[in-house]
Amino acid sequence: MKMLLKDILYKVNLTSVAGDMGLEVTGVQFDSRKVEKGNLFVAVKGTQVDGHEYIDQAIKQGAMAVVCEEMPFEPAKDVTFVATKNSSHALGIIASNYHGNPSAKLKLVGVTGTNGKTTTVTLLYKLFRSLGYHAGMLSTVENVINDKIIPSSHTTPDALSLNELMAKMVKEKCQFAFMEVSSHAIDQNRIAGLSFDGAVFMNISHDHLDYHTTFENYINSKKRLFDELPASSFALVNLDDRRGQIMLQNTKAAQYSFGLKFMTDYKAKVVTNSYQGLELDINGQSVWFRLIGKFNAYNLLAAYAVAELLHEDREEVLMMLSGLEPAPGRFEVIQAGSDIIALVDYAHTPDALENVLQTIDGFRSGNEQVITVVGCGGNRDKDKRPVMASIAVKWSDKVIFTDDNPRDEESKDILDDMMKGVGKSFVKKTLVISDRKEAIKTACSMANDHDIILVAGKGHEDYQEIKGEKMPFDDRKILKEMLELFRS
Ligand SMILES: CC(=O)N[C@H]1[C@@H](OP(=O)(O)OP(=O)(O)OC[C@H]2O[C@@H](n3ccc(=O)[nH]c3=O)[C@H](O)[C@@H]2O)O[C@H](CO)[C@@H](O)[C@@H]1O[C@H](C)C(=O)N[C@@H](C)C(=O)N[C@H](CCC(=O)O)C(=O)O
Ligand SMILES: Nc1ncnc2c1ncn2[C@@H]1O[C@H](COP(=O)(O)OP(=O)(O)OP(=O)(O)O)[C@@H](O)[C@H]1O
Ligand SMILES: N[C@H](CCC[C@H](N)C(=O)O)C(=O)O
Ligand SMILES: [Mg+2]
Repeated sequence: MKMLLKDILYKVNLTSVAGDMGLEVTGVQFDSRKVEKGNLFVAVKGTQVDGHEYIDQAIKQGAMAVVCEEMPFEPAKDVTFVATKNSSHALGIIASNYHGNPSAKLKLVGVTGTNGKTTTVTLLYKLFRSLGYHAGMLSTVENVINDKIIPSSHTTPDALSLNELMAKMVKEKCQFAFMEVSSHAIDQNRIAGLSFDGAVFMNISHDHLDYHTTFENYINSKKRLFDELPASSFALVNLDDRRGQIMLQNTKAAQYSFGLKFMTDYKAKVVTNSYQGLELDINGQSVWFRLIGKFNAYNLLAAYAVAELLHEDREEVLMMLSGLEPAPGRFEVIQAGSDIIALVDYAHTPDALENVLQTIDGFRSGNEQVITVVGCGGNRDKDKRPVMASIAVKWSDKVIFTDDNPRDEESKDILDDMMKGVGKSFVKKTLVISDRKEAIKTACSMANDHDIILVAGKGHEDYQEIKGEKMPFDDRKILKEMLELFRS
């Protein structure tokens, strides 16, 4: 699709220009390897390399225009160079302009938080579909436009991909879009230029310190989502998390709160929490839901509050929400015809793991054992490894530490980091089996009727990433297979 450079750069803060702004570009790229003849190349400083190093390559591949932060000494002839203070921010606006500002044509709600984003946006997407609307969703599990699934590679896609997806939503007549907003996406300006109608803060707890380096930076990156909301939008925060209030400090948006503990605009009380589901009292009305665990009360309440803030009918919303299934791989019960309770969950943070294990603990009625299989991702926050391990041993009778996407790291190093969190008295209940299939098999071999097996960390993922390769691996399939093996 062709577009005039000056139109593509509309609202981008330019510090200098060299060349023709009236030229027509054939597309936009921020990766030189993907540049085609006539494209605009946006040079972005990344975490690994600096995109400015690839300007020459982009021009060789046919780039006609370049957005950069530093003008080269000798800009190439016949190529227009424009400088801006922050290329990644410019990229967000450019991507939005290039795709016709699709977010402004949708009612767009972003959900941020360490845990609960996928669950909440999935509930919202399904809710609005069942209310009869055309709607889209961008999530860790999948991107969906009405009923069309588009595989997802990130929790929040890069600026070009996400605007392209939203343009498709507009084309498919979607009125609503619900998206997860990761802290990486905020920090890297993937969401710059989007026009939000509302944003939700779920919670913040230990994660991603490899990237943000300090917890304060992590909080501040989430806060930026709320700081940059327009006055016409809403900011909905969980006040049971003490950082909820911080999110509201500088927002221009209309402020709303939800929670289980304090006086909030949207308040719920857990009446019943069991393997059958959750019974919540929401603002005085009792409703059953299919999701399990107190933590899911927050996700359900947030989805309910968003629907109300988007002016949907309260009764209808609660009725529809009540029938919805959880997102795939979130507290998913694996049925294999045995009396063992087998669960797959995406808990990959200390807080998530503790929530899930506490939930399971609360359901114990006798001497059943809890057997947990868990690992920690490679090339990710190392500090959370011993913390997750200590939570696993605290709440389980037996624990098997295993691989979870070791990526470029040695499996042994990750498992050693985890073992540092296991106090001496707990070592005897701990096994280390790096091969995840073997670990699940061992858990199944140890389990007796009514015991509970939790396989945590990978949820819906259908791969194991080792040294740049993604091998097929699905906890849900392996767990079922192994349960069946030991049943016969
Ligand atoms: C750490 C991180 O977030 N990295 C993301 C980032 O890449 P980067 O900054 O490392 O890029 P880089 O390799 O340094 O390259 C810098 C620039 O040079 C360009 N380049 C590079 C090489 C070349 O030959 N030519 C060229 O032009 C690149 O296209 C890029 O524009 O920008 C890329 C494009 O948007 C992302 O794909 C990439 O995600 C990586 C793969 C990743 O694993 N990200 C994870 C951590 C992530 O984003 N996770 C969050 C969810 C977290 C959660 O909530 O749990 C997510 O939203 O998915
Ligand atoms: N509101 C919540 N508070 C705390 N823990 C939660 C909450 N909701 C879900 N969890 C736990 O966190 C796990 C991940 O949930 P979910 O996928 O909804 O979160 P997410 O924020 O999308 O995660 P990601 O950052 O990987 O995208 C769940 O499997 C569960 O263990
Ligand atoms: N969005 C999270 C997912 C982690 C999932 C876990 N299975 C892992 O690979 O660490 C991340 O990219 O950090
Ligand atoms: Mg998610």
